[in-house]
Amino acid sequence: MLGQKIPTTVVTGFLGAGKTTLIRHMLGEAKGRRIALIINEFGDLGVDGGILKGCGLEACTEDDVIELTNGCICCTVADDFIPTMTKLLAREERPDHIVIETSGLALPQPLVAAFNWPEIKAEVTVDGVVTVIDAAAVAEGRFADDEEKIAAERAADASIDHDNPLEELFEDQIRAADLIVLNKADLIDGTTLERVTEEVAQASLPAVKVVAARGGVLPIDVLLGLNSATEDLIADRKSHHEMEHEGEGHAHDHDEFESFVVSGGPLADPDGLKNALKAVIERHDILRLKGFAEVPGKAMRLVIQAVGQRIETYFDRPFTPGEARGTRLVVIGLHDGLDETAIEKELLAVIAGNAEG
Ligand SMILES: Nc1nc2c(ncn2[C@@H]2O[C@H](COP(=O)(O)OP(=O)(O)OP(=O)(O)O)[C@@H](O)[C@H]2O)c(=O)[nH]1
Repeated sequence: MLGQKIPTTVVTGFLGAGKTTLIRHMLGEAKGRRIALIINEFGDLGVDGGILKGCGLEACTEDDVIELTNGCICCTVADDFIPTMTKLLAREERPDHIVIETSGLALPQPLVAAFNWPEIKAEVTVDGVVTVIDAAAVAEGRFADDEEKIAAERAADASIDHDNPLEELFEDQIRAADLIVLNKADLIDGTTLERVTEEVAQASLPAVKVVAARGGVLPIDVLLGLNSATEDLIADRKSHHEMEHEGEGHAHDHDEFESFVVSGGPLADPDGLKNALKAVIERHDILRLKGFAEVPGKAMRLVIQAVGQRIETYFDRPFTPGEARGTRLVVIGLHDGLDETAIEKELLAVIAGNAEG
């Protein structure tokens, strides 16, 4: 309808929490709504976009999925995100709703703030920030350290913040949320889920709803139509980094994280893949690993997903004629923690089927 702003939902959440899975399910329930999707990914290989385009849903066509593979939206707002939005808004058939999946390492705050840019604000509003959380990871204490202890450490030493980029990001993503999804509830029991819900609710803003999900499955009306106009509220949801550097004009950098792509031939030993990958992930403390592989004798492309030690593989769609085959994996980890040369060598051995284990 003319004059009405297009609602936009920002889906954020830590690496591997289940953002793409949730969006995929949501698109399957689109009920005739035209949803345009903007995906921002850390790493050079568009894995999330590739998975969504390969999922066979009518709502996931090439035209409706726009990938920003420039790494971090907040660093490229002016030359990447704003032009993408402008182009989308200029389309003859405008979308009913826009969904943006941020990279698992992105701070949602600068992205939401970009909706206050005049040419965007006139036509679009942030319907809500949905933060997806890996409830099983939180239950294991991976992002739920003792807050009092951390507060005391921070008070004693301002530089300590940068030793904890993961936990800070996690907190920033919670603080930015209008709705929090505790995903992977299937991996924990009811009592643990209650405990995690409580912990997360304490870290979030008071009115924020926390809902549990399994496999990212939630009714579309729970996710869309929050009417939050978050762009008007985001100034009060500052990230750690913004608070630390307020007034300094300090641009944030992404030195804390690193990603690279390993490309090899067909996957020689699909049956031994999971165990071989687990060993490499553990040895090198890899945070996230994902990509596609060619399996000899199979016409379908194999999707490989690893979040910590949890690994999943499935065939998603046939290779198209002329499409590059072989195996390509994005590796994401902490800067200074990744030995790129060794990891590449070990992953190439896994692909070739002669990993040492
Ligand atoms: N057991 C379980 N696995 C899940 C659930 N949701 C997602 N996964 C799996 O977790 C892995 C990561 O899911 P994605 O949807 O790709 O996560 P993401 O947040 O988009 O990942 P990044 O974009 O890399 O940050 C995949 O192997 C999913 O199949 C869930 O509710 N339960």
